[in-house]
Amino acid sequence: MNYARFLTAVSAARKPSAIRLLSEAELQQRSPPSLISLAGGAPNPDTFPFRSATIQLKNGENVTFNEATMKRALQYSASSGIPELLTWMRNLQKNLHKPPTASHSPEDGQMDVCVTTGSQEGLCKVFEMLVSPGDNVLLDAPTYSGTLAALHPLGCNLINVPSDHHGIIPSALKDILSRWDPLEVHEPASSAPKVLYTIPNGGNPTGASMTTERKQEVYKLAQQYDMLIIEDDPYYFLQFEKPWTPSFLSMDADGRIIRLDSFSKILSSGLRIGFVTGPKPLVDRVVLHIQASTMHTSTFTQLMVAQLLHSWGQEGFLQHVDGVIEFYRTQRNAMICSAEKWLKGLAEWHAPSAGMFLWIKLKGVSDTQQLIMKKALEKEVLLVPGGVFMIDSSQPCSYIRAAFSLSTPEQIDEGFRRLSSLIKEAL
Ligand SMILES: Cc1ncc(COP(=O)(O)O)c(CNc2cc3ccccc3n(O)c2=O)c1O
Repeated sequence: MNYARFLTAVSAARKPSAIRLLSEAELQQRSPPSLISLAGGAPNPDTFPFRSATIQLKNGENVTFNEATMKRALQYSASSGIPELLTWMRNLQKNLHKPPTASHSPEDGQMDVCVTTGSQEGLCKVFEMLVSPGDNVLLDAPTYSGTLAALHPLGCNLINVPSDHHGIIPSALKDILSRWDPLEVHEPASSAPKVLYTIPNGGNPTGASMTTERKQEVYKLAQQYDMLIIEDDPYYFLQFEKPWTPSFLSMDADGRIIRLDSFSKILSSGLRIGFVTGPKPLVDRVVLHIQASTMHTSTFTQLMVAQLLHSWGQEGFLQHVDGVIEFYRTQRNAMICSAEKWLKGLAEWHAPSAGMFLWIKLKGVSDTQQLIMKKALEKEVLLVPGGVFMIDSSQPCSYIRAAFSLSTPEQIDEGFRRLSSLIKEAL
């Protein structure tokens, strides 16, 4: 694929940092031990006040940083991520998704991975790489408010693709794309969309999950109109039923999928570990942006997670994921049970098959903003008014988002009892 047409002027202008190349760990590793480096401006770790660390795991084992490892953990590292974590993640992606691009040549979009500080950083850098002012960008709203916050300032035109509780409706996407001639999308003056963004599993805020068939139809349309698909998938590992739905990455014959993964919902949100997986020419561009911004995700955090993952192996990791799935399935069931108990007749919802959110339509309430931001707080129940997830948040929205991640089943039940009473008062 020709990726040049997708890059913004800013991304195309990014150049590798010369100083980073000189001081990159791999350059030093490739060089003979006799090399004396007076190049890198890295600080001397002997001056750091930290000696070692032991992190206790719930399974009784420890992640230990001895003095030598601690010095490495506290030092700069490669912008794309530390080798141990990158290798582990590349192998996981190949085993889980079996991407056709794994066998491509680098220039032909070979699957590559880089570490980001949460998938939020990945999203922000991918959007900056692909979205220019005035571009038409396709996405299915309501969508994650963090995505809208990253996209709106880029001055693009967000086109909503109709969706339902099974995600994007392919026929609606086809109708939208029929405004353009697929044979003309490569014309310099063409305004045809180049990017489609979606959250394929356990959508935030809708809880929607795309079916395999819909993904295949959407991928074919992306091929027809030469678009890239940004697969923002932090809830992939929170799919309650197996087999998990095949990802867009697993069907990416062309190298047009940019996938964002996150450890936030399964290992830790505070450690800020995310991944961009995609064609090497595009991942390389994200890394250039990392070089010029954060330089890299915390080496300490990456090493801590890498040690854990290497001790678990993929099998141990997936066993841990199974435990997380059981927790959120139980939470989902509790919220659905309370919704049926307290909201029947007052609201409508679809039970999600993944993620941590319930998207609730309040009957007879045209806009939930005031109800939630004022009245619900008076009743001491906090939810999110649906307007914040819409492309135009000023439009009235009769939905609210409820998360079943943090509260206990008892708290969820009491929360919905309070919600029920305030809806009745509002009506
Ligand atoms: C679809 C989608 N894509 C990317 C991200 C970012 O995740 P990362 O890997 O941790 O950077 C998210 C995280 N979503 C949320 C985060 C959050 C953090 C504090 C407080 C509230 C939050 N609420 O409400 C959220 O939905 C997401 O849902």
